[in-house]
Amino acid sequence: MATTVVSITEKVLERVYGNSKFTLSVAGGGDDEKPHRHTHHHIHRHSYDDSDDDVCYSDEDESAMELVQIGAERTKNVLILMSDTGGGHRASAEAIRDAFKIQFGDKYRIIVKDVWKEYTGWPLNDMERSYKFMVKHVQLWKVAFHSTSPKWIHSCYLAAIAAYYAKEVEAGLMEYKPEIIISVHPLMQHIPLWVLKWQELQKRVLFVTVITDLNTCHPTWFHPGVNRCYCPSQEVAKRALFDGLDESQVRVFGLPVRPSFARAVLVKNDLRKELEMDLDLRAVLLMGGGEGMGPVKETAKALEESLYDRENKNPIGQMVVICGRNKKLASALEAVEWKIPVKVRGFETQMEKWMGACDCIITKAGPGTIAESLIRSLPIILNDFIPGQEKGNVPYVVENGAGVFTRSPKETARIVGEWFSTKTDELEQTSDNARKLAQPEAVFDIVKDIDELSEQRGPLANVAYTLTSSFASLV
Ligand SMILES: CCCCC/C=C\C/C=C\CCCCCCCC(=O)OC[C@H](CO[C@@H]1O[C@H](CO)[C@H](O)[C@H](O)[C@H]1O)OC(=O)CCCCCCC/C=C\C/C=C\CCCCC
Ligand SMILES: O=c1ccn([C@@H]2O[C@H](COP(=O)(O)OP(=O)(O)O)[C@@H](O)[C@H]2O)c(=O)[nH]1
Repeated sequence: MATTVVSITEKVLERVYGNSKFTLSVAGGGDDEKPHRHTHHHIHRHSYDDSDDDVCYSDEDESAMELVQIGAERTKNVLILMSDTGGGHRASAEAIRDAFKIQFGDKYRIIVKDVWKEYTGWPLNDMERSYKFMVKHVQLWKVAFHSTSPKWIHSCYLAAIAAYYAKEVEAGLMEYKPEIIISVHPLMQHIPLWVLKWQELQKRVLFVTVITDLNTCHPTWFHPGVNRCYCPSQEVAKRALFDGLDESQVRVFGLPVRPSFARAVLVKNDLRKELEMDLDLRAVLLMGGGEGMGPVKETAKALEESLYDRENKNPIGQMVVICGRNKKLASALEAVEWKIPVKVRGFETQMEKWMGACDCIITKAGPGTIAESLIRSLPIILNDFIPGQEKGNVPYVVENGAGVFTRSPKETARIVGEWFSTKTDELEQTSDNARKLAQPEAVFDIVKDIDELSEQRGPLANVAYTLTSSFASLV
């Protein structure tokens, strides 16, 4: 006689909903849990022919039964889809995760994952490397970005990929049994939404997009099938409406930045002590996104000259260079004997501290770094941008008086030299403008809105995975 483990919860649902044939195994694990790469997944078929089966109830099942009986709310799974193409998507994903925890405690279990990388094959599992290669050969990226902008082109590409990797994506999504899926990546709308549709889960799983580009974003961000599309600016919202989203789907709160930027009270002098920086000299932070891109080395050399008073043989400023994951850049800069105080760092996890300890920033036009700098009131010198998605960030900063744009390392160094000596008023004014543009509460507004949406759906959403058949079993 076959033995089947069937939970009381399933039995209750079976009674309520009739002939539910398929159930999922009980959720487990946390954020750090490493899933197996699946060729099959956790959807098990159960026979409900009780006369033939011995039915076992586990302790877990019994407590689940109690929960069902008293109508208690259980933890909801939230899956955040991201990829390390640049550093911004992970930073936004972590911002949302941290805000959920601060705002709602254990009500939600947040899982941040690059599902493509873990479950699919080429090209989806290799986007980081492909992206790095393409932005290095910037004309190639420009062509790829613009040639894939028309809807019919990217829809065809993505439909083909979705069909090819349907089973794998399904397995990736099902592993975490999300009640809510949040995409913070431009290439993570179409494929999961198609899979949810095939799974007949689209009405039950909440799917929202949080756009992490401030202005000229790629149209793959916009998918009319989402429950919400969070736009960081009015400009992006206009594009969303133009691309077919309804006003009811669009919300504008700002770009999500980690709560450690928004909520922490940071005192510059304390930070400088902690980071072993000079306490008296003004400081410039030089960086190039998560990958340490742009003319960082040339700019550092030029700054060394402009921040050194040759006459008095004294530095008039100090410099922090954060190289991100660019190890080659970090070792090249570490080998230099500098005339001014310089700190060279690799990938830093406490960016809010380094930003809080400095007086201005030089960076490529990455949206994450810009939004964070605005919160820390840092005047910004943009020295580069990636064509396409970062182009519009330049006027966003410059036209709002929060910074300047120049590609010339010498010109950059000259501006910083003046800000630290003869033009301190300009530095102050630019800092004030930056503060006015900052939206530190955006991430909290986003998670509160997602929570409201989820509450509006009611308890039915919680049973999504117990009622569904497997796409894999259909193909
Ligand atoms: C006539 C020539 C045809 C060329 C086209 C041929 C094939 C397609 C090749 C490449 C696809 C290009 C995708 C373009 C859409 C990308 C949308 C977008 O904005 O992507 C940005 C992200 C990176 O995020 C950004 O990071 C920045 C930091 O550096 C910054 O933070 C910014 O704010 C972020 O938005 O880019 C990607 O993730 C790119 C992934 C590259 C994937 C390459 C895969 C190439 C292989 C085969 C193509 C197959 C599938 C691609 C489907 C594309 C459909 C649009
Ligand atoms: O050493 C580093 C370098 C960068 N960042 C973060 O990486 C993100 C970079 O995002 P952005 O959109 O500016 O550029 P991208 O790296 O995506 O090109 C920002 O949140 C940075 O604070 C970080 O945490 N540590």
